[in-house]
Amino acid sequence: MSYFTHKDLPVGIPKFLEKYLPQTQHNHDKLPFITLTYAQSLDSRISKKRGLRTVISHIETKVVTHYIRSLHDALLIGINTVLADDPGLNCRFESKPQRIITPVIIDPKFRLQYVYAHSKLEKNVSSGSINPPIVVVSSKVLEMMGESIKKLAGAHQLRILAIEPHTAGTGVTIDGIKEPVLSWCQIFKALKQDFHIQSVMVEGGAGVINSLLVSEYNHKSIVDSLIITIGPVFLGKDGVEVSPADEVDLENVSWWTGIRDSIMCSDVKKKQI
Ligand SMILES: NC(=O)C1=CN([C@@H]2O[C@H](COP(=O)(O)OP(=O)(O)OC[C@H]3O[C@@H](n4cnc5c(N)ncnc54)[C@H](O)[C@@H]3O)[C@@H](O)[C@H]2O)C=CC1
Ligand SMILES: Nc1nc(O)c(N)c(N[C@@H]2O[C@H](COP(=O)(O)O)[C@@H](O)[C@H]2O)n1
Repeated sequence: MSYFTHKDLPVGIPKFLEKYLPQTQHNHDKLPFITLTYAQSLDSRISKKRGLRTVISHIETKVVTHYIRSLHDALLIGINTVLADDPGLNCRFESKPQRIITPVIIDPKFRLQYVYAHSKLEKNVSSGSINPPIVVVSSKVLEMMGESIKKLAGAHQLRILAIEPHTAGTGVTIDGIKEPVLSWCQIFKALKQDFHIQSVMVEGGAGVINSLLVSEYNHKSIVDSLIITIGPVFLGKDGVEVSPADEVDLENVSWWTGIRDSIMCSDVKKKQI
């Protein structure tokens, strides 16, 4: 595998990103530092169609994404992103020592079991370029599957984090589909306490981004910093849209513009009541 290096980074990017990255001040002691970062179109789409992997970032900003990965312990995505993109989730930016990322997959119904054996994730765990993923499932699924989930997880080196769902696991809707909804605070607390993860880079997809943007912990946004790459393209009405349920105000906003894309960094302001 070839790695990006500092020579590939646009000049000034480390300085520009510095105050939005984990080594600086931190909102919450009991949670890891949480960076929410993704690439979107001008019409706030992150892919052309549900289930379709779509390149938005220019190579110049893709390098920046891998640089940001190199500064985090874990990379978190929703299960639909695994099913749509078959992502590798490794860090392809050279660092010393080389960053080996822990993928975290939010997967209340453990759908990963149907695709994992043939996935890039599995390949990357086998080659040692990522740590075995942590799969966040509903505790109801764990109860229902009994020993079989432990066997499956053991056979594939998956680590299972079971979280008690809201409303006894029924009736809550994500993107029109009824699924158990898991508390972000519980997920992040467990990642820090049980897995010693100090920083999490959240990449998406829209289900994850939309709910995190409006989530709070101790009366502050749960998101420590927001880094959005904006590509000069419209992806159209069938695209997967980022648009949280409520208004979200940003502060400490900075912009960078490169060959083609722009990057916006900010903090997420606490909701005004
Ligand atoms: N341009 C970019 O930077 C990125 C684009 N994408 C794109 O996004 C699309 C996928 O987005 P979505 O369909 O919105 O799916 P998603 O990846 O956000 O996954 C949604 C699923 O995750 C689980 N989930 C998320 N939050 C949960 C919670 N709090 N409690 C319980 N379960 C939860 C549920 O199973 C839910 O159905 C793909 O097409 C992918 O290509 C994904 C990541 C980044
Ligand atoms: N930064 C960025 N730009 C884009 O244009 C994208 N489509 C994404 N997608 C995210 O990156 C993941 C792919 O990771 P690998 O390169 O396979 O490691 C994908 O799953 C999305 O989370 N990101």
